[in-house]
Amino acid sequence: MSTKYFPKDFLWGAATASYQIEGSPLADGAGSSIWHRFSHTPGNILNGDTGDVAADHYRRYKEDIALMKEMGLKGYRFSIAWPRIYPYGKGKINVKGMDFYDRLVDELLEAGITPFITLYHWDLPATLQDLGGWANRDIACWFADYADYMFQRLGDRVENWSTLNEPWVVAFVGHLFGEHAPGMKDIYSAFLVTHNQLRAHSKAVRAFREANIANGKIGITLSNTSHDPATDSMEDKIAAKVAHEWNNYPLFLHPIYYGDYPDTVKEFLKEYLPKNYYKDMEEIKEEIDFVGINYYSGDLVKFDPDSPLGGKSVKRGLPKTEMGWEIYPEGFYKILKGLQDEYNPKEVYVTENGAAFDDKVENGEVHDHKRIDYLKKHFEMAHKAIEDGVKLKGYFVWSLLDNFEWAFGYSKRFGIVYVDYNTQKRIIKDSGKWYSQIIKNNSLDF
Ligand SMILES: CO[C@H](O)c1c[n+]2c([nH]1)[C@H](O)[C@@H](O)[C@H](O)[C@H]2CO
Repeated sequence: MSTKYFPKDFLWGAATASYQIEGSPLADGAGSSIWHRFSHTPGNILNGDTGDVAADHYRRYKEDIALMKEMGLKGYRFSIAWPRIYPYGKGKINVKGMDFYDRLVDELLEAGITPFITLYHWDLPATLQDLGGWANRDIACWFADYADYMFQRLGDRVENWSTLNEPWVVAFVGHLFGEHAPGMKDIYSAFLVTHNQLRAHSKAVRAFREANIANGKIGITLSNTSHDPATDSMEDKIAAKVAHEWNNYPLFLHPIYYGDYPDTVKEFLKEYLPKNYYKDMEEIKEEIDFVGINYYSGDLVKFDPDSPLGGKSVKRGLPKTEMGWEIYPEGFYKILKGLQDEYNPKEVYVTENGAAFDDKVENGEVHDHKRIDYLKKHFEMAHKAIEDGVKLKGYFVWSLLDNFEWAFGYSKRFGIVYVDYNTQKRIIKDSGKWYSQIIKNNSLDF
């Protein structure tokens, strides 16, 4: 057993998202979002759950920040609900909605916790969806205007900003698979949404530079699944590369760093890319300060001539979480190392990593040993990545609180803090207590 230390000032934190924890979606003048609309449409969410109450964070944020302080968190990643600021997506500002985030940031700073803001974590103002949403080219201006307003209002106290959370999920789960808001099933829309999110991201980055925030850093948060070839065959290797470049960070970082989509995307999926997309690539190519990596699991990819991508996902037969995702810590290392090797970002943050397990309260405690084991194995891989040159500066566990898990409603628990949805009582799980020690020691024994 040896003790491995993380870098000094490593930012250990926890992550959440507005629609998943806040509740009170229409309070104090807030506008409706596509997720309020989607969750209130029968059949979309397991058990008919909605974000109407969630973890009631909109009202209990001081209690939750006290819990963060008790656990010794150094940072807190949270998202702004765009419809609380601009009820109609643009134009009129909702002062009371802005006041909530003002108070939230002040409370975090008072508690000595570094705020890490995500501008968009999927709750698009519903009125913008009525104008086409992310499929409307004008959204680049709407988003940049919203972002600029937030920079002006919170930039004096918040240094760390991420524009978009998981634009791949927004584009493909929301516009091709139809399982997330707005529930569309059109591959051309999915690629148009991919492209417009990139345009919106880079326009917001330019607004950020104009805002001249002292010590400010801006980046983007990307979803990733480690895709390995099922065999050493050339067919499987190609299929895994295509899956990686479409499903993971390259789809967005290739345009941002190199001003073009990845070669395999252009080779296999060019027909779906927006007409004349290349005219926008110079505008999309815009330097960022960090890349946010979300990682949960990995799979094997096998050549499949019937699949549009030429491959299909295959399981390894590893233990799974409650989401059915195989536990593959080695994939965490591969994603982090591959990112650094392929794009050499100035800084990297793990903006989400965690697991859902069947957590139960026993005598007022939650003994979530499987989550501790999951986190420990992923921390070991993160430490190895740092040793091998990855410029990893921080880690945010998903999630601080049990919360609304999108189409699964409240059936899946990811928190290091248990939420009793009947009483809104919070219980720090064993994983939360264990994590506190990791943060306090800034080290891991393995
Ligand atoms: C493959 O998992 C995705 O990267 C992913 C997993 N997760 C996410 N993205 C989202 O960013 C969160 O809002 C989810 O609550 C969280 C847990 O499902």
